[in-house]
Amino acid sequence: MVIITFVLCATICCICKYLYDQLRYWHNRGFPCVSTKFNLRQMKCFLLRNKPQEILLKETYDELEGHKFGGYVSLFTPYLLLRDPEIINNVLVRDFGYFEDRFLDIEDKNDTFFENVFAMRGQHWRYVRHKLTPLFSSNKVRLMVDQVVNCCNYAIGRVERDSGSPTDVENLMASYCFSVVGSTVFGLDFDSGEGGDAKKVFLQMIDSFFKPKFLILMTYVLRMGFPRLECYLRKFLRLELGTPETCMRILADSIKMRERTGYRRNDFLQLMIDLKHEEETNESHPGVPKRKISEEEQDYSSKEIFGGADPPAQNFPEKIFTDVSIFANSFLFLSIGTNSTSCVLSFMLYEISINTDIQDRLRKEIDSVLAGENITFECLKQLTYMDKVIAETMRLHIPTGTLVRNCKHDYKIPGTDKIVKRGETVVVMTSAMHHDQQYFQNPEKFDPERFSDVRGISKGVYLPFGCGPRMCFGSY
Ligand code: HEM
Repeated sequence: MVIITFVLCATICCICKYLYDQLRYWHNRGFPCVSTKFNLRQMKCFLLRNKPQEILLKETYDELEGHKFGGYVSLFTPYLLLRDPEIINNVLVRDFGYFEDRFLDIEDKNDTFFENVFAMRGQHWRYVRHKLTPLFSSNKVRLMVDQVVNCCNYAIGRVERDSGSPTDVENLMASYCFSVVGSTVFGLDFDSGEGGDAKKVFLQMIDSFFKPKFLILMTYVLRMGFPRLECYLRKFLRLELGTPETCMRILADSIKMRERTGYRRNDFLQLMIDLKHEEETNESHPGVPKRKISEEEQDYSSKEIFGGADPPAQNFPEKIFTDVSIFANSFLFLSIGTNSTSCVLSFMLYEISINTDIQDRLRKEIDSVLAGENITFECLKQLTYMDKVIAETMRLHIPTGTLVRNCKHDYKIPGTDKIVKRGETVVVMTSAMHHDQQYFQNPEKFDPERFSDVRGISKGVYLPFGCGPRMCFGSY
C-alpha cells in the first residue's frame, strides 16, 4: 500500500513538474514571453466558441508589443510568435529549408484527411507540391473560366428568383464557391442536380470537418496541449474527422468511369488521375495522351525556391497518387477552397453594402470592362479596382489568421543570440499584423486605396495567402 501511494504521489509530482515547466518554457529558455500562468480562459473560449479566435490571437500579439518575437503557451504547448516582418520573411522564404513543415512528425496515416498537401511533410510534401503546382497555373485556370461563369450565372439566377426577400449572403456565397470548386476539382455539376447526392454528402463531410463533434473537438483541445498523445488516442479510438467512405465511393466511381470510357475533363481530378497513371506505369494510361511536363513544373525544381534545401525528386520510390491521396487532396481543395473563398466574398459584399461609394465605383469599373459581354480571363485582369477591394477585404477579414511552421533543424535567429530548437513551432499571426497600426494607418477602416501603391506595404506584413514555397495554391 505504501509503495502504491508512493508511486502515485511520485507520478503526480512528475506530471505537475512537467506541466509547470511547460508553462514556463519560454521563460526558462530566456525568450521574451507572455504571462506564464495557465490560460483557462483561452480553452473555455475555444470550447464554447464564444469569442473569435482572431481576438484571442490579437491579445497575445499585443502583449508582446516591442519585441521582435516572443513565446506563449497554448494549453501546455509552447509556440514562438514572430512579430518582426524581416524575421518572418526569413523564416517563410529565405531560410525555408529550416521551416518547411507545418505539423510535428506525427503519423496521421490512419486519417485520410492527413494524406493531403497541406498536412504532408518533408520530401513527400515537396514531391506532391511539385506535381500539383502546375495544376494552378494561369493557363490551367484560364481553361476553367467557363465552368466558373456557369456557376456564377446559376447564383445570379438564384438571387433573381428570390428578389424581394432577404438573401442569406453567407449561404449564397458558400453554395456558389462550393459549386465552383466542385466543378473545377471533381468535374461534378452540383447546381444541375447531376451531383445532387454528392453535394449533400460532401457538404455533410465539410460540416463535420469545420464543426466537429464534441469528442473530436476534445481531441483538438488535447492536440493543443499534448499533440502526440492526441494522435495515439485518435488512432486507438478509431476517430476520423468525418465519414469519408461515401465520398470516397463517389470519387472512386468518377475515376473508374473516366478510366473505363477514356472520358477526360479539364479539372484537377483529371490531372491527378494522370499523375496516378504516370506513377503506376511510368507512362500514360492506354488511350490517354501522355501528359506534357509544363514549364512551371520544370521551373519548380530550383534550389532557391526551397530556401537552400534539396529540391524535390522527379520520381518517388513509393506510389503517392493513390485513390486515397487523390481523395484527400480533392477534399482539401473542396473544403479549404470553399471556406476561405466564400468567407472573403461574403465579407466583401458586406463591406461594399455599407460603403456605397466603393460599391458605385466598383460597379462602374465592371460595367466599363465587361461592356455587357460575359466574363473572360482577359477581362479579369482589367478589373484593377476589384483587385484592391478584394485585397482590402482580405486584410480586414482574413480567413486564415495564422501561419504555422515547425522547426526542422536548430535555427539561430539572425541578429540575435537566440536559437529556435528543432521541433519547436513558430507562428505568424497574420490577422493581428493586418490590424496593426504600425503597418496600416487607421487599420479598422475599409480603404481599398491602401493597395494603390503596394510598395508602401513592407514584405512580411500583408500575408493573406501566406508566403514562400508553402504559400497557398489558390493565390496563383
Ligand atoms: C481567398 C481564398 C484563400 C485564402 C485567403 C487562402 C489562404 C491560405 C493560407 C493562409 C494558407 C497557408 C499558407 C502558408 O502557410 O504560408 C493556404 C494554404 C493552402 N491553400 Fe489556400 N487560401 C484560399 C483559397 C484556396 C483555394 C481556392 C485553394 C484550392 C482550391 C487553396 C488551397 C490551398 C492549399 C493546397 C494550401 C496548402 C499549400 C501547401 O502546404 O503546400 N486555397 N491558403
